[in-house]
Amino acid sequence: MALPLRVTGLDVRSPRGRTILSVEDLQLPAGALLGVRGPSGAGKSTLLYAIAGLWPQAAGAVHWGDTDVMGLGEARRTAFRAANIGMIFQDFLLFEELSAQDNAALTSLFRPRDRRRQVGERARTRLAALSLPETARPVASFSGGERQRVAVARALAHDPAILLADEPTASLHREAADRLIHDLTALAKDSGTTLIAVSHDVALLSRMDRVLTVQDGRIARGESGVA
Ligand SMILES: Nc1ncnc2c1ncn2[C@@H]1O[C@H](COP(=O)(O)OP(=O)(O)OP(=O)(O)O)[C@@H](O)[C@H]1O
Repeated sequence: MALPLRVTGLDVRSPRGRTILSVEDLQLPAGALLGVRGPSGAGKSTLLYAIAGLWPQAAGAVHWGDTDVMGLGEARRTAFRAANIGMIFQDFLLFEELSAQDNAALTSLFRPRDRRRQVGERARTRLAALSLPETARPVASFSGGERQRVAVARALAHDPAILLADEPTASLHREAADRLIHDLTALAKDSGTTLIAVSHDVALLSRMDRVLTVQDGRIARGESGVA
């Protein structure tokens, strides 16, 4: 089930207490695709981490549907994330010695025992949909484009309502990037997943329903509010 986002009064600080991101009000309908752009150091990755409830020094409210992830205790926040959020990290964070299938099915470890098989099967389906049927080889032998697709399959294997992607095409050459953009947006649309992607890639941003700019730790004027 897709989830809408509403962020209000978000204040994210560095460990030393410096505010690095402030968001007064940001809303996104369930199933929408949002692109986030902006200069280096502006606070784009921080925004992704904060709305995933992964930033310890943050205040304000981040509602995904009826749940304010900021208001949850650590254990319930972790459980919410495991159930609802898929993340594609800038540097993939794959386990080199594991196969594509084992990497893609990694989130099954955080599922109840009776749901693990389901995540494993979904990982296999996602890999096939991303044209990666060869799942037994360690990902250490994969190309950059193949690795990025394994990261996408992993992020989607537990059918998350929310997909957060940090520069998903940054390390790819043009052809691989275009293919990933196509696959990522098609999979998100097909499953009604709310997708938020930080990117400098104009081709990716042009496929989003809406694009906002983060600058100096703020959403650029005129771009906050209802999507
Ligand atoms: N753990 C941290 N401790 C202190 N400052 C941090 C920390 N993480 C990020 N920052 C600072 O917060 C600001 C925003 O960082 P962030 O990584 O969100 O930028 P970004 O827009 O994603 O940049 P890039 O495009 O280069 O990835 C930067 O000034 C950065 O130095």
